[in-house]
Amino acid sequence: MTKIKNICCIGAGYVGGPTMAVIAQKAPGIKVTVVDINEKRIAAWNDADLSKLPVYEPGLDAVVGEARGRNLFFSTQVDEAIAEADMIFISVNTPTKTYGVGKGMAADLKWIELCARQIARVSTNDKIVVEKSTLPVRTAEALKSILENTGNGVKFQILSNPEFLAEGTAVEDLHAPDRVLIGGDPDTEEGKAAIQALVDVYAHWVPKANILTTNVWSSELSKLTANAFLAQRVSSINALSELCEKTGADVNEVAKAIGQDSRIGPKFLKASVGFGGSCFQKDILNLVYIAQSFGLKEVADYWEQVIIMNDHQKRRFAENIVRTLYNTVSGKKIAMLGWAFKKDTNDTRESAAIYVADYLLNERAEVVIYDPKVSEEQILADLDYLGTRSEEENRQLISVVNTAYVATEEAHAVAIMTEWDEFISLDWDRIYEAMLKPAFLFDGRRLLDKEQLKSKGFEFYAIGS
Ligand SMILES: NC(=O)c1ccc[n+]([C@@H]2O[C@H](COP(=O)([O-])OP(=O)(O)OC[C@H]3O[C@@H](n4cnc5c(N)ncnc54)[C@H](O)[C@@H]3O)[C@@H](O)[C@H]2O)c1
Ligand SMILES: O=c1ccn([C@@H]2O[C@H](COP(=O)(O)OP(=O)(O)O[C@H]3O[C@H](CO)[C@@H](O)[C@H](O)[C@H]3O)[C@@H](O)[C@H]2O)c(=O)[nH]1
Repeated sequence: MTKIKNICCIGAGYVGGPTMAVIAQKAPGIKVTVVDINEKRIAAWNDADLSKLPVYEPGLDAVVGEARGRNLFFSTQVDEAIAEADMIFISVNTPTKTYGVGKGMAADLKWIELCARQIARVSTNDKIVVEKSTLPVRTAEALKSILENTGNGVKFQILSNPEFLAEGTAVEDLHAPDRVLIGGDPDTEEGKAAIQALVDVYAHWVPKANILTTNVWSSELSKLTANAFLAQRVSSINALSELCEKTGADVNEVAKAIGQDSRIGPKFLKASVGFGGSCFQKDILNLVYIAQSFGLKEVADYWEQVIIMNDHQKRRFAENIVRTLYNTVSGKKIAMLGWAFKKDTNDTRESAAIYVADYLLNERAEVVIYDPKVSEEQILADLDYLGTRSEEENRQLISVVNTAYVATEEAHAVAIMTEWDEFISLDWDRIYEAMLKPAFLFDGRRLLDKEQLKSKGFEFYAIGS
């Protein structure tokens, strides 16, 4: 029986940090060390001021506060932590490739391979290696090959344990997961023991019935499939939102009506300006790429449509702003409320706001942005990353401010990009008074009450109504 005493997690990002903090909190007998090559990030995880953690998630400060220094450690000493551990989680980034074969579609496994080589080089006793990152199906095979061919006779067991937490509710999701999925090799004694060792870690707080074990390939593919299904629901309701706008139907009413069918269910039917986040697009493109590489054209085309629809949704929201503002936004001040890809996170990866802002900037709008958790530095980095215009131009054309009231002052239009709760309780009369007239308001999140806002005088547009 393998009893885990020492865990190392490579990658202290949005997944590695919160997941390991919760394992440490719930299993005080296990020493958990989270390592990263990014010194700034590790310093922030170690900051005495818990409001400065590098990942903003409701409740995370309390979890870190409880376990850090007791059995939870953040460090840049990667080799040492690997050498000490009996179980190593790999939780590094696996973004879409930006070069070479599979560019724009396949997952870039460069960082995963580097981890495998480092584990092989450093290890002197047998270890269980856990894939926590989201990976293409059959990656465990490549990991095994690297570990077994470059190591020094040490035995490795490889498990797949994809993470299903959603940002903004990470702590809640980790405390009470719908399921924990563990893929391993059930055909050998060592394989079975490794699976059991990881089951035992989660069993500290997750009911046994919620811990599923499968073979490695099913586990790897289930992660991509779950994200594809979730994103497909958003694209499906977004597709219908456009039809609602043409026909007088209301997408919220349609969503409610279909969601009460227990076979469909009510969740993930909220029409929006388009899904964002670091996962949906990347994982579906990866699924499309894998299907293509097996020659499954119809399967690939089917899933690609989810992305095509999402791009369309972001673009048509931006086009509608320009069209409504008399076909020109040149020199007009547009206030964007929200930049994060959803509420309760400071993560902006693939946020719809980035693409809408870029479109408006191409039309020479003067864009003013306010988000309660995203810094100016991050917003500028997101726009610079697109490479549409020079860094200097981005700095000339946008400004980032500290309140929604400053953002909307003398604006021609306001666009709600993220569903932050605080936007609901803003003094919309005050905002109306301070805006240029007609005061246009574009609700990309169905956050505000249409009749109320119209009665205040706004020219109000909301997705899907
Ligand atoms: N963000 C989410 O909500 C989420 C949820 C489920 C799964 N995932 C998956 O989890 C993985 C990690 O995602 P993330 O959002 O935490 O990424 P992230 O970019 O926030 O964090 C990854 C970290 O790994 C570090 N790293 C990379 N190579 C390293 C190396 N060789 N040694 C040490 N550190 C290294 C990076 O410096 C970075 O801090 C991805 O595969 C992602 O698809 C993400
Ligand atoms: O009805 C909905 C639900 C979501 N969204 C948008 O979809 C995106 C993704 O939202 P969500 O799935 O809640 O957040 P993520 O943190 O991206 O989580 C997804 O991606 C993670 C990374 O793989 C998985 O672990 C999670 O299970 C999966 O939900 C966001 O822009 C949301 O605003 C909608 O527009 N309408």
